Amino acid sequence: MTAGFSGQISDDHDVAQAPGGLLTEAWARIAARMKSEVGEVEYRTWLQQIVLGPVDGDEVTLLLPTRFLRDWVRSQYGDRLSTLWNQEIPALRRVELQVMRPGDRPAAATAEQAVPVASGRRVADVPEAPAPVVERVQDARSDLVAPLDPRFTFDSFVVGKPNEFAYACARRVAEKPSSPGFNPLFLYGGVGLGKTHLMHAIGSELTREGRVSVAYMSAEKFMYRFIGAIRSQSTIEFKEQLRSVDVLMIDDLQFLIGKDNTQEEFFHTFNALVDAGRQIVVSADKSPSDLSGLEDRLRTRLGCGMVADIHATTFELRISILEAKATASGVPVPAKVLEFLAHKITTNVRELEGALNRLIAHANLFGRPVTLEATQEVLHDILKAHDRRVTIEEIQRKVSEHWNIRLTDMSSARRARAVARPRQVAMYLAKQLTSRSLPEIGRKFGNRDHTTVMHAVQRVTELMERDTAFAEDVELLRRMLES
Ligand SMILES: Nc1ncnc2c1ncn2[C@@H]1O[C@H](COP(=O)(O)OP(=O)(O)OP(=O)(O)O)[C@@H](O)[C@H]1O
Repeated sequence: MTAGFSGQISDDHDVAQAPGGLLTEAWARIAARMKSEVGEVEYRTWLQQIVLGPVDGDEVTLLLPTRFLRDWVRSQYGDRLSTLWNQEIPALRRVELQVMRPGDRPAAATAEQAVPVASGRRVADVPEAPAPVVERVQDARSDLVAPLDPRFTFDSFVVGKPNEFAYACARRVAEKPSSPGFNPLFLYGGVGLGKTHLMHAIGSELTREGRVSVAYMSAEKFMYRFIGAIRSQSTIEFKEQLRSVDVLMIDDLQFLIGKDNTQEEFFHTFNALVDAGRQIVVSADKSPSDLSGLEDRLRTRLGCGMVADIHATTFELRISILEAKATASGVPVPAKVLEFLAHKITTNVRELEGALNRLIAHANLFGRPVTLEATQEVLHDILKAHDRRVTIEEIQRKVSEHWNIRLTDMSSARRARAVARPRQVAMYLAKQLTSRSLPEIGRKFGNRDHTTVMHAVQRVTELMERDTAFAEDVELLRRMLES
């Protein structure tokens, strides 16, 4: 155990007097210790969602989002958590586990977010939104029970151009499961763009009245369940359980690539359910046709219903999401901070949310307002990792290669569309991926005026919203340049 508080808090001190930062650090160490003891997967499933709550006298409170989780953590990890807290703060008499209520103000956010900024964490460690705990069937007939994340509802999902189609499809399935043309519903898109959120929203909506049984699980869990059933010679029960549900939702299906036996089992379950008029919802990082490595017959069946893509976020959507989350937190966050974040963190909503959560936790802990300066300080590690070092020359080169035009045409006066459109894309990417101003970008493109660059950015944004293939091209280029 690390030195913790020794020398700073003695037995006869009130724990509540401990400076907030020290408590947070103690919590970060305890969480890190738990992670190393139970392993990454178990930690993410059960412990990552714990939030450090208020400290009162000699009692510290840990908050959990659901009763189920609270009970589970209490029964499985309660003693260990108490011991670790006690090692950190000997004055502590009690560790209380409570269900978070709306309006609960955490003393810090999750342990991940409590880690001091100076610890040099990189973007991969940016606090994620709590990993949704897998599986649930709201039905006594089955024991595939686990909670859906109560925060992932349709109401808390912010809709914008990139996700409106997927959102509409999800709503439709939640209203009328097994409608022709919507079975299966296949949701796909990049990391952290809201696929799991939408699946949980469907599940919560359907189970609200308690009439429909919904089983939700990650593909990974599906595989482990299946292997477990084989080992314990209970595959028949496993199959029966799965086939008794009204709606089966499998998240992150790409996990089944290369797992032939599990794929086969899933294929049969899939057929049995669809043939019986039950609804299937699947998510993956790619469209069915691009999931090479899945059996052809499975890919074909997956593509038979409704396939809905969640596109990369736009600046506007990122702003709306940040606004919604900041409002829900009750901490005032100035518009310019939200804009700054939306400009800087463009990859996925989970990272964006993690950054905002850290800011909010910081503001709550130290009672200081959120300002642009504080943001740069608190998030310096995240922002550094997102600092793009792409040059305009690189962008021009990649874009010219992609559309097979001459590099010199990036600066030439030629206005033929075959040349002008790639040039506009390059200007758009220069605006998105570098910190150059519009006039600076204009200068690099044959001394064009800044209004030309502005027009190019608008035009490309509009085209991306209208033309999926074009949007994918631009996204691909962006990813290539960022990697
Ligand atoms: N449109 C949105 N509105 C509100 N929150 C969102 C939105 N999109 C994503 N989020 C939030 O971002 C986080 C990541 O989303 P989610 O877990 O659903 O992503 P995912 O697409 O399933 O990612 P992965 O590929 O890692 O499975 C969640 O906390 C989710 O609530």
